[in-house]
Amino acid sequence: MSISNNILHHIENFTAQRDKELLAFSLLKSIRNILTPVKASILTLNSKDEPTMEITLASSDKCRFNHKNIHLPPEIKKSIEYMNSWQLDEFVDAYDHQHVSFHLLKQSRQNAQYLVITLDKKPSKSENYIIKGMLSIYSNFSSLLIEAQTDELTGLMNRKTFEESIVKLYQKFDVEDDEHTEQSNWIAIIDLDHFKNINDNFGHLYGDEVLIHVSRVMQQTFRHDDLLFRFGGEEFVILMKNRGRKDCERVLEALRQNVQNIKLPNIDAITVSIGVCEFNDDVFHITLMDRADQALYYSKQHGRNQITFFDQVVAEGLAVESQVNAGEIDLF
Ligand SMILES: Nc1nc2c(ncn2[C@@H]2O[C@H](COP(=O)(O)OP(=O)(O)OP(=O)(O)O)[C@@H](O)[C@H]2O)c(=O)[nH]1
Repeated sequence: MSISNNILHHIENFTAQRDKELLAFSLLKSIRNILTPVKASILTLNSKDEPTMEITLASSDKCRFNHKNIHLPPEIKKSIEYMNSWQLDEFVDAYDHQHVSFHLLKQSRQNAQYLVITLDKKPSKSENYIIKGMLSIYSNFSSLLIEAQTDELTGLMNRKTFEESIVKLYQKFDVEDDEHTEQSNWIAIIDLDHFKNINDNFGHLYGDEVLIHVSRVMQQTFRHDDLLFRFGGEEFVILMKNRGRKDCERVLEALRQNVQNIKLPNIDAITVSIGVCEFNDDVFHITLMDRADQALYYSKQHGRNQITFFDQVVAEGLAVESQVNAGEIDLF
């Protein structure tokens, strides 16, 4: 394949992606294919410059997400610190006859993400040009994707993205993830209590402000790999991965309390009701959502400002585990 055809092929791959993780994966694949680096990775650091995630390509061509015990060699750490102190978007350094280039992919108050490419020779001018081109296509396309997946008011993911995320849970997403354990996944529906009163008493704009505060508290309470969605109106959905039941209960209780502690003028307390069910890949997602919804209904009917697990509702004989099985209806 000629170089230009090869590049066109990679651009085509980028623009076919509808998922941020797959887009990052596609970038790494393109870099590996074009530059044959010693190593290429996407590194995320938190606001204290501690590594929180490293995405690499495994030899099997699978995308590997590493969240724990990420080894950051001191020279890499130093180069990133140097980039930060001079607010550079790019930086190239050489250690042990290897050329390492750092490219800032995105930066926010919470974290920064870098593409780190290690080559055993200095990249040529044309290779540098290709990297730059790839990165601008990646960055433009990534902004478009983020915009399409985000709820405008709260900055959480939107309902359309929920459908895609839950499909991934069923398909077990083609990645190697070091955080994958035999722990459960959970679906929680969070609904603000008596939100209509807030709108009626203080106006819709004030209501919007409350939704923004609650979303921030959600972002602060959950882990980076928990997925937070605004489902519409004053209803939110959370997909929690790899947690035991106790841990799931603990974090939802923390959310309930954190929301109650939000201080806003004129309002005594904002509260939320929560319904939860365990994810089960033998059960169709519409059934799972219905289970979480029945648990939420129980919370609402029993005084609000509380968490109910679906199996509690079943144990009280108020619901049965009827289900539509995956495969019986083809909705995706
Ligand atoms: N400010 C604001 N309000 C919204 C938005 N979307 C929906 N709402 C309002 O959310 C309110 C939801 O009211 P209800 O469904 O009656 O629920 P509730 O008052 O929270 O009562 P419970 O859920 O039973 O505790 C309605 O007043 C909607 O107009 C939005 O984007 N912004």
